[in-house]
Amino acid sequence: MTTITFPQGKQFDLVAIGRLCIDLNANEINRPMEETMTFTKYVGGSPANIAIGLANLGLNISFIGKIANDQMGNFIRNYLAQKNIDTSNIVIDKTNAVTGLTFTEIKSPSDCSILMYRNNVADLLLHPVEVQEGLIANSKALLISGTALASSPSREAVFLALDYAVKHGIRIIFDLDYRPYTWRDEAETAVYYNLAAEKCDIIIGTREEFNMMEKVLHVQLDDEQTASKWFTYKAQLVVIKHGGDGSIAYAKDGSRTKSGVFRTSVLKSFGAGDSYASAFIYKLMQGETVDVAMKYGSASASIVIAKHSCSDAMPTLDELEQKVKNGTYET
Ligand SMILES: Nc1ncnc2c1ncn2[C@@H]1O[C@H](COP(=O)(O)OP(=O)(O)OP(=O)(O)O)[C@@H](O)[C@H]1O
Ligand SMILES: O=C(O)C[C@@H](O)[C@H](O)C(=O)CO
Repeated sequence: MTTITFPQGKQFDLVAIGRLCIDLNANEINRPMEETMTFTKYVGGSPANIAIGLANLGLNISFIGKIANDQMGNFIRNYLAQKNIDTSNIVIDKTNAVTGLTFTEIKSPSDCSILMYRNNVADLLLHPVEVQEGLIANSKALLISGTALASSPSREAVFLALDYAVKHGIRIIFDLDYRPYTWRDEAETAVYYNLAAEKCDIIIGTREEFNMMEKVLHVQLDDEQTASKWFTYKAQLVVIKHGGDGSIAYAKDGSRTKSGVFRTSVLKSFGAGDSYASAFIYKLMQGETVDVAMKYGSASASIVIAKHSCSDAMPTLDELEQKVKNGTYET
């Protein structure tokens, strides 16, 4: 039964780095974006959602990022502070950059898409000198997300954060979070994803995201081959997600764990990955085995995809325990 160890005696359980954005989720569901007239505003951005999920479950979380110097930026910072997330390394942009917006389209539970407005966004302007080494040294784990690698200077900020994490011996978790919108082309994307993944202990992504990383090398790997590749670098655990078919975790010790899913009444599909990651990481950090962590990740995802928001819908520990106890886990 595989477990992952984390350094102890640190101020923060986890520090996340990356984008802090706004989700505008369609209120009128089951219709295309063209016919959607009203949206509800939530804090969004994959690493923000994961951080919020972890904070809801009771972990002590910090965030490294950059926000716009406007009401949207204030909204994001206030929301995180209200969730007891440390905002001391959230830098305010001084260049009139804007907050990234994600409009969501909910045509049906299985047909959802997102439309991102990401020109001149503040999150991608985080500079390496703005990353506080002390914060990383004082955390048990660093969470990075692939989208922050899309352009400079955020790309270098993430690579410096990775170097600090390696220097201080803290665990590094990489949620691949591939969003094509901010990238120039797939080859560039894959190069930077592969460089970052080499430094990470836990890599979480969908089969499609790993395919993108492998395509540039002209190889097509199956799940086991993908995991084996990363074990030749620093990875201890590679989780490959397959949507409604669950996920598979491969550990460097040779174990392979397949998760089930909690069937639910799906409202929208997005947010599944972020909620899965937050409960999965939470349980790993509690010293639970990978199979238990995957079960809680699946439970968390099933709660969030049944609700309208991603960040606001992240479960409390009590809700999560109830789902695990009373839900139907199909393996
Ligand atoms: N239809 C579903 N019913 C129940 N659980 C689901 C469903 N879809 C996804 N999940 C759960 O969520 C987990 C992650 O889903 P998925 O593989 O779709 O991640 P993702 O593509 O990163 O999500 P996102 O759409 O948020 O980017 C799955 O492993 C599963 O546990
Ligand atoms: O990651 C984003 O920027 C958008 C998310 O906040 C969004 O809610 C989503 O797609 C979650 O998977």
